Amino acid sequence: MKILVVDDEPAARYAMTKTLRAEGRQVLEADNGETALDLIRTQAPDLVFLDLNMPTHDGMFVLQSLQQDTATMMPEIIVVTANNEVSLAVQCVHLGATDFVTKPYDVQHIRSMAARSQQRVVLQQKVHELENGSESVQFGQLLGTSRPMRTLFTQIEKAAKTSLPVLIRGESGTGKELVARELHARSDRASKPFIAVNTAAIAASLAESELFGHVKGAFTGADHNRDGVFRQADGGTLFLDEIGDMPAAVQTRLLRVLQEGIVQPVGTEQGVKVDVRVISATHQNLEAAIEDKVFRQDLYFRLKGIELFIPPLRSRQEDILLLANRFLPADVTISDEAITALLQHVWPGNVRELQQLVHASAALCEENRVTRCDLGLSLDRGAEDEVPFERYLDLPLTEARTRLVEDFERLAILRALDAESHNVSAAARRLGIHRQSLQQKMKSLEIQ
Ligand SMILES: Nc1ncnc2c1ncn2[C@@H]1O[C@H](COP(=O)(O)OP(=O)(O)OP(=O)(O)O)[C@@H](O)[C@H]1O
Repeated sequence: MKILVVDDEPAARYAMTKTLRAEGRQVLEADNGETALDLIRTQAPDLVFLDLNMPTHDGMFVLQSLQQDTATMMPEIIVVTANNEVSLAVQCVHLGATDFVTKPYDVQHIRSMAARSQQRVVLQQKVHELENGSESVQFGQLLGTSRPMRTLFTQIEKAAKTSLPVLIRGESGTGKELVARELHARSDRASKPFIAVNTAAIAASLAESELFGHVKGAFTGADHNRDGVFRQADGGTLFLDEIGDMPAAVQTRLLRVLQEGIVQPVGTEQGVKVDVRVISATHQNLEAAIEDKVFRQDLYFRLKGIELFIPPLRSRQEDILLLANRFLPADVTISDEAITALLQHVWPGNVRELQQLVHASAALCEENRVTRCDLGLSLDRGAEDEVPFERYLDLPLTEARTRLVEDFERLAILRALDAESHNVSAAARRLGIHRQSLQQKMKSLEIQ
């Protein structure tokens, strides 16, 4: 990774350079804005620490020149500024700077900023190599390069060769239906039908008919024979989606056919043998649903022959970039700041949310370039910080600090709870604190 340090004061440059070189990175130096621009154009550094206050050609000049220069790729720029110039730094963020840091800075903070930037650069390079190289990131319709997705691809390959039922688990939008289709496509049933059913949407009163079909005249309105999903899928695969939300009456009827392998259409005594491989999926915690007696344990055991888990998108950073790259139309680019925002977002709606957001922002962006504003995602630190900081500036310092920390903790806790579907233990693990401490904090911060 290449970093450029821009500062007119030799001592400040030396201190910053030393901090960054200790991590084994290549560091270039410039003592004015003109030289900095030259080095950005010729050396293409990945990250720039840019002092705002320089006697000739200051940091603002560099940012404005880069904004106008469409031929030069904007690197990540972290603006270094005096403590009393925060509002100026916020202006720089509007001009394309990624972040800012105030002097005197904390060495550890600078190192972690560089480390985060390095992580992004490495991820981008990796995605680029994978997209252009021989290493496969595509498994049928599924894209993925993270370790858990590669493991999942191997599991799908193996599971497809068996006729065992498969239960796919994962949050909403993680690609459960795609996995089910891939299992079918790679099985020896591939030439036979794949029928997908949303079991949560089956009305209890129509369950028998939906699942097993009916004969003409079986009930009022049955004016022709109907196959039902089991017979439609005969010889192939039946995908039962949202099984955690299946009405109890439907569960009972489903269990019977899974046990017997025979369906009985409504209105006839005659059973029909069916050969169906069942794949089911849920985003629900089925074990808890069984304990709460809303899901039948015997049905659960029937359905979970092989269990496959799809990890949430937030835990696979390489996939965020890979998928975003793939969803972006070929003639549209994306800014570094937008990439940072994509990596920081927790993606409660997983791949579906990413796909929709990238499609929508690519359609609405200007000059075929998606920026953070187009995405509508905020950075942990960014333009929005201007407002929260303003809130504390007129308070006595001690009180301001307490309020700032409280507000930050509230935000971090809400975000963790959100990411973990309001499971307090999981949120505590995510935050790296004990469950009891989290509960105490939630109480004192009045988080419900
Ligand atoms: N790994 C992936 N590669 C490419 N596209 C994906 C991937 N995962 C999900 N998608 C896309 O994201 C969207 C949601 O996927 P899918 O419907 O399979 O999710 P799901 O887990 O079944 O969601 P739900 O639980 O809400 O039914 C689809 O458009 C799908 O094509």
